[in-house]
Amino acid sequence: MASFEIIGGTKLRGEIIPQGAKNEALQILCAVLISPEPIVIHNVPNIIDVNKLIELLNDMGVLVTKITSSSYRFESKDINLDFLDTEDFKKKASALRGSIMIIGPLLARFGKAKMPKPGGDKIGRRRLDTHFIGLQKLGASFDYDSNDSFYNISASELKGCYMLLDEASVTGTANVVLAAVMAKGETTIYNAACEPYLQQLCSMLNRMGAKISGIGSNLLKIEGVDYLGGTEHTILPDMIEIGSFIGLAAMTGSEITIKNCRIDMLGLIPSVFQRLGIKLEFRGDDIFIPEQENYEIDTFIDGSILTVADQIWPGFTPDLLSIVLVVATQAKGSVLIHQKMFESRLFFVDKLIDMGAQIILCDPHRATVIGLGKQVALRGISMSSPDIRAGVSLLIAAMSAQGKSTIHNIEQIDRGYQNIDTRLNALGAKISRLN
Ligand SMILES: CC(=O)N[C@H]1[C@@H](OP(=O)(O)OP(=O)(O)OC[C@H]2O[C@@H](n3ccc(=O)[nH]c3=O)[C@H](O)[C@@H]2O)O[C@H](CO)[C@@H](O)[C@@H]1O
Ligand SMILES: C=C(OP(=O)(O)O)C(=O)O
Repeated sequence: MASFEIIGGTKLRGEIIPQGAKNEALQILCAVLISPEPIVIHNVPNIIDVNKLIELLNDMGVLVTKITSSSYRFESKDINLDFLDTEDFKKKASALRGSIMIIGPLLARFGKAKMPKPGGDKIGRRRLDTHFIGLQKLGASFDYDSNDSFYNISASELKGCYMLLDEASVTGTANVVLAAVMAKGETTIYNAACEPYLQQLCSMLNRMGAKISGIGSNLLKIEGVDYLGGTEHTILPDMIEIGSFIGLAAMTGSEITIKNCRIDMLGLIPSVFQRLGIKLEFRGDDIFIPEQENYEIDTFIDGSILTVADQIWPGFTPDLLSIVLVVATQAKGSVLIHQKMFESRLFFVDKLIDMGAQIILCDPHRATVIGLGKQVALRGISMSSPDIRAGVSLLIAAMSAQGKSTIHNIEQIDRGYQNIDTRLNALGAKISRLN
């Protein structure tokens, strides 16, 4: 288990380029299985989850060629479906959440798929009903072996239909779209998730010959086609990393420019940080965060305490709530953080409380933060990272704190943030990696 040792209290300065989006990369990589023709993908982040998925695809028979440090060519001409029966597959596919999206393309192209219970953050119950009910509607059948936590899915033919998803699941929508693009006839998916990740996936599939309309909305119409060809695709900048850097700049009183953000695809993210009192300047496609001694949390118009809650897109993403929470600990004013989707994602506040933050965990979904207004600095402590976003939030807290902090289990951070220590040290941070 590796750790970071952080000397806090230093201000950062300079420019940083966001990595390619982790959650988009996972969808796009799974999608390469749907065509036998070459697919070139640019801006692939070099992070643990993505590298694990590339390795898994390679084991399944996908020819993987690394063109540059962030561009790859994939060719899924000969897929070895027998690999799905091996222990190696089970181990590797269950090591991350994103691997679940190989089911859709495998069903579309080969009529069968297998999947162990996927991994990912332990942030509460993460059901897969939306995936399987959606695939069933298209004509697939599945059984779940609870002894070895294995799903077997098969379909002699997939047929388009109307479906109303029971929830707007991000990976669930991707899986159903990936199966429906090659189903017979028309599929309508209502209550579809519509994150930029999915918009990108659907646009890529259309470039490959799919017929998807309604992209960006929660009503997708898909006319099935028989064959999908190759394409080239560039992954968007990671909006969660961009939000993390905005929070980091504010909390450490730093002046940072985040380059090439695709501001048009960030939805509510900038405005939520602005409501925390953080000044942002949009310079072309860059976000400039000036050095700010203090930032003050807005109230609602009627004067009541601000609530920041997650919602399905285009609402505020749950993946940035931990960062909003940590940033609020040093703001002036108070905010209620309401994490509706996941029930175990706020428990990391214990560590912030140990560092001196004033937080009341009202219940597993809600925490009230009473900002210290930088009157009292947080103090460095030793802690462990429970999940990817809590991990980065603790890193931000440690960078703003007085003294030394140690964060253990940083594999949780590395699975989604590319060389974060090196990139932040280039801006003046003092982070050492201990193996
Ligand atoms: C690999 C990947 O892409 N992971 C992301 C994906 O996970 P993932 O696709 O696994 O998450 P889902 O969208 O399926 O759902 C996440 C959680 O929210 C709940 N839920 C979902 C939809 C809804 O309308 N109401 C509701 O309560 C679900 O029951 C579940 O507990 O989306 C999550 C929600 O944005 C993000 O946190 C994850 O980073
Ligand atoms: C929860 C997350 O990831 P995963 O779905 O891969 O666990 C995340 O990216 O915040």
